[in-house]
Amino acid sequence: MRVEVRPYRRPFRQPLQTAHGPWAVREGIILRFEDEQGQVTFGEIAPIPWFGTETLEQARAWCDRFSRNFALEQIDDIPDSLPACQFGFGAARDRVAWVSPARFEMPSLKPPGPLSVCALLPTGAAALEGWQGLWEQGHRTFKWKIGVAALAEELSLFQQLVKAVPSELRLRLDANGGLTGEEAATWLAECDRAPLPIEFLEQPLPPAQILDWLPQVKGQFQTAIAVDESVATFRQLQQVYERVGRQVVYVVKPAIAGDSQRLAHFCLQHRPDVVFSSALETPIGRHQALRLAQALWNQGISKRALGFGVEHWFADDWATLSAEALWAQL
Ligand SMILES: O=C(O)CCC(=O)c1ccccc1C(=O)O
Ligand SMILES: [Mg+2]
Repeated sequence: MRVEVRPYRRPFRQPLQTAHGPWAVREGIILRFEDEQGQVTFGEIAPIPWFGTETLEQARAWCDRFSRNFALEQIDDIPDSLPACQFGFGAARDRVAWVSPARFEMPSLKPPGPLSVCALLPTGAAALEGWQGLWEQGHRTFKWKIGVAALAEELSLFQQLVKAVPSELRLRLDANGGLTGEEAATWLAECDRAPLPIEFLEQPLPPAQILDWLPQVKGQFQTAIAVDESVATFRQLQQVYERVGRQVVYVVKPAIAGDSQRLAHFCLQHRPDVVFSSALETPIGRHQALRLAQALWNQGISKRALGFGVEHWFADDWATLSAEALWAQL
């Protein structure tokens, strides 16, 4: 088949503030595959280098090697150091109808409603106003980024937030690895005291520290701990699962987790407690990631809201375009 490659740039309405600093523009690559019968499939490479994936330049260099002619077997040659490329090129395989007993089928997508999608709140004090519109749209699970400002300031905003919102709201806190062990324990105690359920505290410490810290808080708090940056790629997911198993919730971003077939088989075999989440990809990668999440959901894997409530962060409305129309704009 033939593959064509076009880069994209997609600015956020406002930079996303995380413990890694501000993120203003999402950049990635859209792939257009056309097979011998003229069937067209789109794929997306959406790296997040600060999460431990390849850089955009590394992804581009790999795309150049495939030039225009591409065979499905070449997907298996993409190294684990290029997980976003594995996902992007894997799109070509998802559409092709060859039947194999080892193949996990991903049926077409039924778009999830707001009730099963976690909405990403604005960072900082803007969250105090920002939840209402999203609540009115039907969202009930929300994520708020912490570890951005000083601890005392964020704790105070948190107390105002949990007092202001309805008690049926479910809240996730995502520190993006920006806390110390002591700060994380303070947050967990605060979460336990909150008047509404705090679903989990996500990646309180950086990947290099969190596993050694977990035993210190084991059994001490009700609020669950999730790992995200620690399991950005498939190999990390395997290793962390081997070490801590069901002790934590696993945030999995299919767009950067490498080959989707391998990820599906891992989830079916081990049935970890997972949250499928967006890597802030375009609707092309989002569709593929959601298909995987939905197929696994149908197998009884994960009953948690999908971390895909992010489209309102973007300055354009690509969500309403077909893949062809999106491609034509690049
Ligand atoms: O998980 C979600 O609910 C939203 C997605 C999200 O927070 C995110 C999006 C892109 C990069 C990193 C992250 C993160 O979870 O840290
Ligand atoms: Mg996270």
